[in-house]
Amino acid sequence: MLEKFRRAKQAEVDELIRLRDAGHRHLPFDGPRPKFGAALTRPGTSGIIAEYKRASPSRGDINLSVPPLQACRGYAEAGACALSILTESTYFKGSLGFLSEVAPLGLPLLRKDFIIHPLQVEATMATPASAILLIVRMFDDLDELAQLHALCLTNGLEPVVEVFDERDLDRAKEIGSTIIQVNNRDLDTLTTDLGRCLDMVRRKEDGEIWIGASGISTPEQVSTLKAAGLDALLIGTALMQYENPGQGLVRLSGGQS
Ligand SMILES: O=C(O)c1ccccc1NCC(=O)[C@H](O)[C@H](O)COP(=O)(O)O
Repeated sequence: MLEKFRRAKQAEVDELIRLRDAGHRHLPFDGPRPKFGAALTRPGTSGIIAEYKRASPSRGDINLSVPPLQACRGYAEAGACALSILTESTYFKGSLGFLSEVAPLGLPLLRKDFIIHPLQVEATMATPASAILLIVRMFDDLDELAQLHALCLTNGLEPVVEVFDERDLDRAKEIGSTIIQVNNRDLDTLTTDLGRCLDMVRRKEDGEIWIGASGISTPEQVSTLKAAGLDALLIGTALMQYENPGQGLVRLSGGQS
């Protein structure tokens, strides 16, 4: 699956290279970038990162009718501590422009995409994103991942490093990741197993912020995962299935907002 994503991204990277070679430069966004990691661990936070996700490889179209600002305003009102915005277009029907659309809400934004090249980091710097997803498995060469991770930090973008198994986690720790996201999805079958993040969170160390992602759909799961030590939970499909995704978040938070 990741190989398909990599191929889809190569066209975008080729275009970014073409633009760079033609002298185009992305101007960095000069507005506020609220701290992402700090928002996940602030006392009293819901610890829920609500995702704007229109479609996915596992579900096809999820919700194409609710625009980003409307959905994310609902999330903000329902107490989301941060927003995850899928910007990948081919498989998730996302867009980089969604980040600017929802920035006025003032919540920290995670750019969720398949990042493989420094020019994609530069392009992200031109948006209001506070954080960017780096998926360990997208890199055969750990040095490449380490360099992108360092580039993000140098530019004030918080890298969220995503792992699927213990080997990914070893590599994430080797490059000094401090925000670690465990994805519960099996990339071959696209099924989810919350046991993944429950098992792996035992390796959480001081100074690390851990996020559990994928397949979370009930208030009971939210409670169990938080009790196990996950600082935050990233939830997309279970919220986006609602006509009003903010309403989905109210239900998932047990009616509290
Ligand atoms: O969502 C998918 O089908 C998917 C398939 C293959 C790779 C990644 C995929 N999703 C990206 C994500 O990480 C999820 O959007 C995120 O964790 C939220 O998951 P969910 O709450 O299950 O929508």
